Amino acid sequence: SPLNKIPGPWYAKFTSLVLKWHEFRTNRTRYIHDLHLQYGPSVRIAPSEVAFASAAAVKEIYCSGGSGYDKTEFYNLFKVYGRRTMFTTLNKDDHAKRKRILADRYANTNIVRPQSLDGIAERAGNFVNRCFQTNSTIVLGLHSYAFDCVTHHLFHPHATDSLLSSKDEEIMREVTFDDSLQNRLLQFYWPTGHKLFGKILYLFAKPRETPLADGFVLDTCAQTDAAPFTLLNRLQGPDYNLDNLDIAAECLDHMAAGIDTTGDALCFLMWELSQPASIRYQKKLQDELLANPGASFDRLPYLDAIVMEGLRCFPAIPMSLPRYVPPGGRTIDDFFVPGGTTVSCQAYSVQKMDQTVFPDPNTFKPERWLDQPNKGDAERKRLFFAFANGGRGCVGKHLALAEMKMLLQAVYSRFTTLPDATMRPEELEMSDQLISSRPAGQRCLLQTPESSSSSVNARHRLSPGLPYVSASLPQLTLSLASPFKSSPSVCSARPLANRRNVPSVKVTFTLIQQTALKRSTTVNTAIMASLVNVRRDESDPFYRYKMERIQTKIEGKGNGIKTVIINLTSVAQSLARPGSYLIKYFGFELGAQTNLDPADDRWIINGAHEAVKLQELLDGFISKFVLCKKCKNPETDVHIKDGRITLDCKACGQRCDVDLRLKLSGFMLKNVPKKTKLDKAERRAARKAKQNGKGEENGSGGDDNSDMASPNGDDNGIESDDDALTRKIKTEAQILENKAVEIKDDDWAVDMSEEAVKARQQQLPGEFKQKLVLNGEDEDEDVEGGGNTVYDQLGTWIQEQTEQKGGVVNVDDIDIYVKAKELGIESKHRTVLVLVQTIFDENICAQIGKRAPMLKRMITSERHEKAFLGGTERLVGQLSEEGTDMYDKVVKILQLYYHHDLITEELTIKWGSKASKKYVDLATSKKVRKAAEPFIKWLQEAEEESDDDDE
Ligand code: HEM
Repeated sequence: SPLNKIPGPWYAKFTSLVLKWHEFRTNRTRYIHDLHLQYGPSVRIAPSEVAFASAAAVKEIYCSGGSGYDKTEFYNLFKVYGRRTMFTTLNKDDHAKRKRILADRYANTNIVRPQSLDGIAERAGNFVNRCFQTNSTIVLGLHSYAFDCVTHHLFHPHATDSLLSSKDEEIMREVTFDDSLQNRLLQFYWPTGHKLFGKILYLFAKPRETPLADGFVLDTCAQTDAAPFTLLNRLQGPDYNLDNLDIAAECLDHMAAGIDTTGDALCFLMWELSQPASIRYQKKLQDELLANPGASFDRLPYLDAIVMEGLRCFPAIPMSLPRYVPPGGRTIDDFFVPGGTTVSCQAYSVQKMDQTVFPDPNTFKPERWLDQPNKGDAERKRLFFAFANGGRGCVGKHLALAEMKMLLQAVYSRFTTLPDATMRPEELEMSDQLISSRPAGQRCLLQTPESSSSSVNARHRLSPGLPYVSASLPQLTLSLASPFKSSPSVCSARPLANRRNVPSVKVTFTLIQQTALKRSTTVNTAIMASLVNVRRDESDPFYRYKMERIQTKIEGKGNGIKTVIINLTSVAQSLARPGSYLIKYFGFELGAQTNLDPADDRWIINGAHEAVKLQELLDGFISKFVLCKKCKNPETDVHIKDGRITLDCKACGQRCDVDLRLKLSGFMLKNVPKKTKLDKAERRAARKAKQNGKGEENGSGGDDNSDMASPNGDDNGIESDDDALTRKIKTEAQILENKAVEIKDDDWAVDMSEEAVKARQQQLPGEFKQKLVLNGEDEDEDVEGGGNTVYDQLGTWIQEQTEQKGGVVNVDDIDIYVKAKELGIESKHRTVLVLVQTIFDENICAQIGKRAPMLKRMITSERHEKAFLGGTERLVGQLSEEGTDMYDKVVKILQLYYHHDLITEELTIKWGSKASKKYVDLATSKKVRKAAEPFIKWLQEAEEESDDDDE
């Protein structure tokens, strides 16, 4: 046989039993990969079967003549309701006919339609919300997310909501948690035996049964009002003559194709990004997302690199895609292969074999997709086989990529994920199924490890448990040391039939809240995927006014059924309107009762109302009560005075009246909102800066590194106000009288008698008390068993890390937080005192922004805030003593603290009014306050003016 020339193990010439044995052991992919490593990119794996792993072979087998060679009867196993779908058509012509009907529904232009993307974004929001809504163990999956997204694309408005509804989740579970591999393999290899002994086989090899999914799809396909962008709408077109069963079969096939693939791929990525070796990539991703709030998911190069690398290392369909060599035979990779031979490539090997294109192939390195963009780019893409290639490649590719990117955007814009230490690599081995692979353990249980303090929750307006996520994700195959390499022996030791005996794996992903981006009137948080333009008729992805898409949760039953708007506060803030206006508006429009001022941030409308419907109603609210009537800009202030409601446009200056006949107008007249101090302070600063109208050069104190400048220089609405603020403060600083600060020893001070100081010092460990000057903390009743030692340990550890990593900027927030948590002091105010002295240096102004999310999470009370300011005094004093004059920077530092919500007006004013010996000597304390005076004065004036405004 000409196949004898192809390298491979000797037994492959005579028998396919070894290959089959590996298939039954869920280890086919790894087995073939090992053969490739041993014999090269062309390997004979059975008497009539050859595996290839080169770009040339991919091109020949899958792309020649458009869609490559015909599929083998292996695909009969995937027939649905006895019908052939696009996926299961074997020859080119049948395939082309079906593909012509439905391909345009998967074209990128259709995927990026607002209605299509809205559905995905809503599900990404549901995923995030579901994770953060509970403080008890919950079971949910990225599979649910993928399921809801794909059914949205197939059936909207009849999509599932398995992230919100347990009934829908059951359907997803039925499709995902399928154990029919052995049964189906027997059906393929021994069809007669399968027919004769089918019932007996069922006893130990379950068939695939999906009654719930069948029922759901059949029922849904009977609907005739599917949205124009959906597959169902297309298949029901009169020109195509498809009967109901054909339509349902095609839909069910696509539904199944869209769940495990996207779900597992995402799960892998989140897991990998959470590993110590990859946390830096997670950080980079977060940096990109935070620097580009609201950016469209397909304009983020690092996100793209992450997704590509994830799919390269763990292709959700890593296995062989078998095809028949056409009659007459073909030459593949220089070997003549006779007609009728089964040939295939598997993504797992294609994407790893050529080390000139993918050096260090088993390591997750997103950078390889960015490095030298032109060099090797074409080769990398030629060898990217996760979605296969040619005319029969994955039709759902654009949908899958949109889903993956939008979910990662939604999660990593706000959170950091870390794995639980109990996770064992062998629990994540790859388990091959018929064509896709899944994690051997098949499920991960994620749970809320602990609830956060109420003050943190209050700050973030989310339910208890916010900083931690509770989620169930399917597991993935990787090991900590070498994430993508897993040992075949471990894998083969775990037969799929024993799956029920595999202990369920418990994984905890700790999600740490990231920066909530602050913008004067528009974007408050950066949940990119769940953001929507304030004007939804505005399709420009760069439209700067965004808000979170409305998220709802239906609770209760019967008469008690109600809709909770999970994120109403955030939406209202983005519109700069009180939440009570929005909820009341919904109430009026729906004729339903609402609650107006929920202490727990649970905004409720009686009855069940879909988020989509509320989003539409919100458009009405925005048009009537937010948008400027002249220029349609949403940046308007509401003025309610003398029985009139006016919208004052900040963009064009127009003042227009709101129609008083509207029901909500009556409500507004009776409920005039109080302005917040921060709003007023910012407005006032902007106004005064405008009056000054100079754009002073000395504005920022020459601090080019200021984090206030957006990295890409965009005018994103944050800088303008802050620059105005800085300019204003600095201008005032110049004209301030040089009067002395009033110094009093006050309630900030502690007993500084020699005796007391000595007593305190006894508690401190030797070395660190000098370094960090941790004395003066004697009133700290919450010191733990180790006394100051733990704080000392934290400080020393940060300093060591700083040395090891060549600078404090390289010490990661997450590592610091984890260390503090490990020492049990992440919530202590002393920790903040230690941090401020160790994570900042003379470049503090450039460092604050980066550290703000972590600090914000840790500064949870007045006490913390005092420690934070005290630590800053020490830092300023100490650095100045060492020769870097830091007093000049005090205003800027405070302003940045204020901007990032790390300090409050009241406490800062109080702090500034009285020097104290608590943290530094009196002279230093006076000097710091003197330097802070312009900022304090500005805060005071802002407050006074606000009070005037209120009157
Ligand atoms: C990360 C996610 C995904 C991956 C890695 C993936 C991968 C693949 C691969 C490798 C194939 C070729 C299979 C073969 O030739 O035997 C394929 C085909 C297919 N995929 Fe996907 N897929 C993904 C998501 C989706 C989604 C979301 C859908 C949506 C509906 C989908 C629908 C299909 C269909 C219908 C086919 C058959 C195409 C044809 O025969 O022309 N896939 N997919």
